[in-house]
Amino acid sequence: MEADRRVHVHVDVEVEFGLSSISNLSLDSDSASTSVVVPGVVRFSRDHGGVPQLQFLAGGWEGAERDIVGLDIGNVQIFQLGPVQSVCMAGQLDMSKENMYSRGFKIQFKAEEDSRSFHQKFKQWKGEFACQEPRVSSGALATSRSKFDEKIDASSAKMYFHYYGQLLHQQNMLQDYVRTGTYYAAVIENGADFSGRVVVDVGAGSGILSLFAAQAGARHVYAVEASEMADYARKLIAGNPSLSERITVIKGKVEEVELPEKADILISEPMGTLLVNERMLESYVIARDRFLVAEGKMFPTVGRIHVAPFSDEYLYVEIATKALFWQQHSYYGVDLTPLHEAAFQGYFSQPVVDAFDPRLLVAPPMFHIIDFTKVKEGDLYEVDIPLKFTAAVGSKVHGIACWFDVLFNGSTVPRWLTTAPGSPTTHWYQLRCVLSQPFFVMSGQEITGRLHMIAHNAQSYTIYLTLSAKMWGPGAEQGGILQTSTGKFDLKEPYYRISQPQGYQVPQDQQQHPLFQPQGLNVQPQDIEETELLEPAQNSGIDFS
Ligand SMILES: C[S@@+](CC[C@H](N)C(=O)[O-])C[C@H]1O[C@@H](n2cnc3c(N)ncnc32)[C@H](O)[C@@H]1O
Repeated sequence: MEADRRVHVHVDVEVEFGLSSISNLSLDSDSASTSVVVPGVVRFSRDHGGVPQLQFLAGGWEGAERDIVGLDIGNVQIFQLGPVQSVCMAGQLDMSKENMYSRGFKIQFKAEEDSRSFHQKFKQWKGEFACQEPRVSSGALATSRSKFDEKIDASSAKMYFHYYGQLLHQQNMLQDYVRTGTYYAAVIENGADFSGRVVVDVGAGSGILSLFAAQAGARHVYAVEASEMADYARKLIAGNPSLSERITVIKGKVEEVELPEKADILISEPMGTLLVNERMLESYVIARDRFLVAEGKMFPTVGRIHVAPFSDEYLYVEIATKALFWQQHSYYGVDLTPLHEAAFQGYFSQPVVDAFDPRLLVAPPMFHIIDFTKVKEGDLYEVDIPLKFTAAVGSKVHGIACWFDVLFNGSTVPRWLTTAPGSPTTHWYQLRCVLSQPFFVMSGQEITGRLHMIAHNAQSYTIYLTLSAKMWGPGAEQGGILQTSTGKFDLKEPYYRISQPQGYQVPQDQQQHPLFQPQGLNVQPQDIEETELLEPAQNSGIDFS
């Protein structure tokens, strides 16, 4: 065992625990060797500057000099593998490097009671360390703000994790049977991708996907969850003893925690409204870069945002009418009209979330692909989608409708989870951006524009939409724009227009009608080559004739 720091006998030892075995895990990517030394000791101590340390002493036979490794407690993470077994990991202090897994020890206590007291003591010392000022050691800061903290407003994060810490919200997702059932099928049907593999569940919530992965034969699953739900996940997993031995719940953000080994496959459900809301895709990508082996798999693998213009006079009137309240000239003697314009714009800045009839679409949809295996985290800060449609009917255009799907590119059965209109409704429904200035198009007329989404620090996006109708009929060859309409929307503040629990669904006897085959719906995974997936197809899918 190599010693990080030789510690002499006069150190202030607080408490120590005898170990029946201690293994120094060699975690560099070229070697997977472990050297086992029996017995050993782990102890809480302080270095000469009084800084709390976790020290490992290997050997321990009478009179012999023991190798000692001292790790600064602020750098150490501990994972309990079983009643008497744990892994201690320590990252680098050097901020110029990535936070690598520089040291790892697998330790086995003599008794469960020792293990329990050790973990209690660790919590206490870790707490003490957290209360200390960030300090400089070897010219580097010992604590740092994670990527998550740097870009996300603390109050937004607090509310976000509070929300996910509640069972009722996890239940809402679990009761979306389209969602959970598709995940279950994707995992179980692709058992070959999980069997004997190390899995990381990114944002594990209740732990359901970790349990699915373990059912599919995963060798070990690390379930990373930042909210208080991690404690419930532990409970749920412990209550499923045939699987629990192979699952370790780690409470913390994927941007911050350390794991004892790399993953062969990541599983996650990071999709928000319009795919990108909540900005959790960025955490999924960070987890990929931190934990996934080269060529590792990701479930889901790819996501697509679908966009199409729609016509819905009822919806438009409903929104415009809400602002009528502010047109009263004498509300208890007060003229409200000075605020009418602001209220009108305010209502139109809310994207509408509901399930709509796909017959409201004015043109076949197009889609934008996000390949989770390749996209850079920074690419998700701004999503820019150029729009181009050909109107299939003469109609008034009130805005754009959006939905998404994701592909689990399993090696046995690729599977899609879709949130398309007309498909079985999910808890994501669909999303529509309604323009305060609608415009008319004729059948065959081209509609162009841009959907530009810019991430903000409240875990969502500001959406800028521009739609233009190009010249149509004689003289259109020369090009030119007839009219343009723009809108600005806050994805964080949607208008949930859900009246029926199930929303709109195409009646079963009409599901074969071409109008009910929006692109994406009628695409079977087996029909899609991966190369096709990465080239956005234009206007394929719907037969509007
Ligand atoms: C949409 S829920 C999915 C929960 C669960 N995987 C499921 O499918 O039922 C996303 C979960 O990820 C967690 N989460 C979001 N961002 C995270 C992050 N950066 N690190 C760890 N957990 C995160 C949330 O607290 C939430 O429980």
